Amino acid sequence: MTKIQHIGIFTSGGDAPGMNAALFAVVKTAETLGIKVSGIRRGFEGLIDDDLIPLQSQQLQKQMHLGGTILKTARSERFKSKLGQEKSVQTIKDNKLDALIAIGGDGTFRGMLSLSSISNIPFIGIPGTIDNDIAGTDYTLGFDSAVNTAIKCIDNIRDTAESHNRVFLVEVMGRDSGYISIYSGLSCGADSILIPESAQDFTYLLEKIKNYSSEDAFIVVVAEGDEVSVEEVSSKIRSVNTDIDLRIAKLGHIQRGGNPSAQDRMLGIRLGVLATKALFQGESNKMAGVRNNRPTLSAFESRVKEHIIDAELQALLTLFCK
Ligand SMILES: Nc1ncnc2c1ncn2[C@@H]1O[C@H](COP(=O)(O)OP(=O)(O)OP(=O)(O)O)[C@@H](O)[C@H]1O
Ligand SMILES: O=P(O)(O)OC[C@H]1O[C@](O)(CO)[C@@H](O)[C@@H]1O
Repeated sequence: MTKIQHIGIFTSGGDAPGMNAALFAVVKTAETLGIKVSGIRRGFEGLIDDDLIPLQSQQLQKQMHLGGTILKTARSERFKSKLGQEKSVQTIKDNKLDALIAIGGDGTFRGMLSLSSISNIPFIGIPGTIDNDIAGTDYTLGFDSAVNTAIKCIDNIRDTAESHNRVFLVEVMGRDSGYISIYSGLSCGADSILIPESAQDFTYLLEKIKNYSSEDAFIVVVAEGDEVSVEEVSSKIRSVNTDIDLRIAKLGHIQRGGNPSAQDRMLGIRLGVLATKALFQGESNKMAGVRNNRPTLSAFESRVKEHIIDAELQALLTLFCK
């Protein structure tokens, strides 16, 4: 087993609040273990282009509360090619990196699995995506902050919706996962919540809105990945109830920005410490996560994608939205 002396770390895919807290925790832990850490800028792009910077905890301590990622991030098409991956292996050798920590979503983890087929470098993944769609962890970095931002926006929308007795369709992010939609919708008392994981939710909405009589607001939270788009939802609603004043609000990237919540800062700290200690102890190809509120390492191969809405959440959706 090679003694780990130099770790490379990068953030990849969509930025997520809490990534900077995780970076801080990695570097702080590494310093106590006598390990040097280099930041690889712009995700896999920086690995291809040999774009590395030294990281010190003193500086990161002042930046851990910031949203986004101070290392910058990218969606890298070049890394998907053989040439991109070979150049990345060269960067690893040229900089004498002994291990990598990748903070990102399922795409990033797929990228790490590709890299591991042509390189023996040990690595640990930290789940960082607002979508909360990674297996092996209760929560991903950024999810809680994104939900809190969405909640603030939907609360604001309710004020104006109640004043005008309007129907509002609010589209939230999540790619093909309904987690942001469920958490923000339930937390805001939405009348209907549409998620890609359920087809029944749309039937419930149409049943409910048929009898809506414009004397109240009616809030529908729609996951961007739902099988029915907000525009389609809008025209279907209008076809079953013509007496409706309806507006659409797409929250978009507002949800991804902003300072991380306390929960995401703590998650970043816990996962950063776990990932660094794991590499130091000789672990490799694992993901750092939390299960039942305990830091947990799990085998990387199976850690890629998951968006199972468990029975309890399903029951809540039915109770509040049917
Ligand atoms: N199958 C793959 N093989 C090699 N590299 C991949 C693969 N899938 C994704 N990647 C790399 O990982 C990068 C990040 O993936 P992606 O853009 O899907 O974001 P993500 O990590 O899933 O994060 P988020 O959930 O925030 O979008 C891609 O831009 C690409 O460089
Ligand atoms: O910022 P981009 O590249 O448009 O990606 C947007 C996507 O990224 C995420 O914010 C995170 O995966 C998704 O919720 C969304 O679909």
